[in-house]
Amino acid sequence: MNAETQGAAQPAAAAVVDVRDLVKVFGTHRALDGLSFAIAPGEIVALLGSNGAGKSTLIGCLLGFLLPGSGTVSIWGQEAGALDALRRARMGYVPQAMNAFGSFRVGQLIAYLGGFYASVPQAPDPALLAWADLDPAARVGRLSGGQKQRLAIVLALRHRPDFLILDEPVASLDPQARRDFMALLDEYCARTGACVLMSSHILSDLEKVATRALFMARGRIVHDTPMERFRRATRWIVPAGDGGAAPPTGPAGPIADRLPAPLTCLGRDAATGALLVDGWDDRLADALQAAFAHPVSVRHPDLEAAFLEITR
Ligand SMILES: Nc1ncnc2c1ncn2[C@@H]1O[C@H](COP(=O)(O)OP(=O)(O)OP(=O)(O)O)[C@@H](O)[C@H]1O
Repeated sequence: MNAETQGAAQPAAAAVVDVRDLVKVFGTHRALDGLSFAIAPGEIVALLGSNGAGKSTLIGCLLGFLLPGSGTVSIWGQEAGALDALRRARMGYVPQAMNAFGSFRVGQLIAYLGGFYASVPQAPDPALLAWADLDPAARVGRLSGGQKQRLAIVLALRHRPDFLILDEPVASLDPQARRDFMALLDEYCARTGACVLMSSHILSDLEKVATRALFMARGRIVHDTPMERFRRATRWIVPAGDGGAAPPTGPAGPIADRLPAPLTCLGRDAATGALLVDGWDDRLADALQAAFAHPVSVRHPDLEAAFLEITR
């Protein structure tokens, strides 16, 4: 990671979240293996990782459900496992699945849980309720999976949190509900300055709304980039022939070792030989071409293709 991408290692003074050298071991398995990052107000951070990468474990540590084996997790300057009520009330959490409160009615539950927050507004945000489109008289236990997820989102946003943690919040939402939720989240953060950490396997959704991407693999953060930088400076370098006919070797060995500065290699697609690089600038085109024995083309990656390469 270069200076521009490693914001995580240098927490801002006003960071909401500050995680340092976090390790969490289950038995002999290091689910979190020494990760560090910070989140500033207003950031919408996409937490990306394959199954088992450690996302939910990290979220558990942020919520204080899990205690670090070593390292620290601070939220607004206080240890996450011992967060005071005022700070806790400024957080919202959407779990992967909401299976509790089955005997409540929807409207009853929204009012009941709202009562735990001293500063909660009298009425929930009408735009939020309109998006959720739930019958207040319906029993929670009889809602569909997607409706339960909508309710979990309403409950998490009901008290207007400053830090929202979403653990795969949209997996059971239909495409229209997902799209509308992304727009709602974007508007909420722009209006309130709240920050968000959101894990999801639906990368096309995250790409629309995230301001930053944290890539996790095997309990570590393997890449941390602002989305603006991802769009501007992350590229595929594709060898001539586009079908893998010409592997990206230069006159003296693998091109990954010979990329012109400041390009760094994030991965290499074994099928095509294409390199995923960070640090791209159009002014590097001549220097790049000179480093190759064959012509190459430079292409934009989408987040999903980059994810597959970076977390391999
Ligand atoms: N309570 C636990 N006891 C033992 N191992 C656990 C426990 N919780 C998680 N693990 C292990 O830690 C690793 C990370 O799990 P985690 O649930 O954090 O992954 P994840 O990135 O959220 O995955 P997914 O995308 O499938 O939800 C996995 O190998 C998992 O089996």
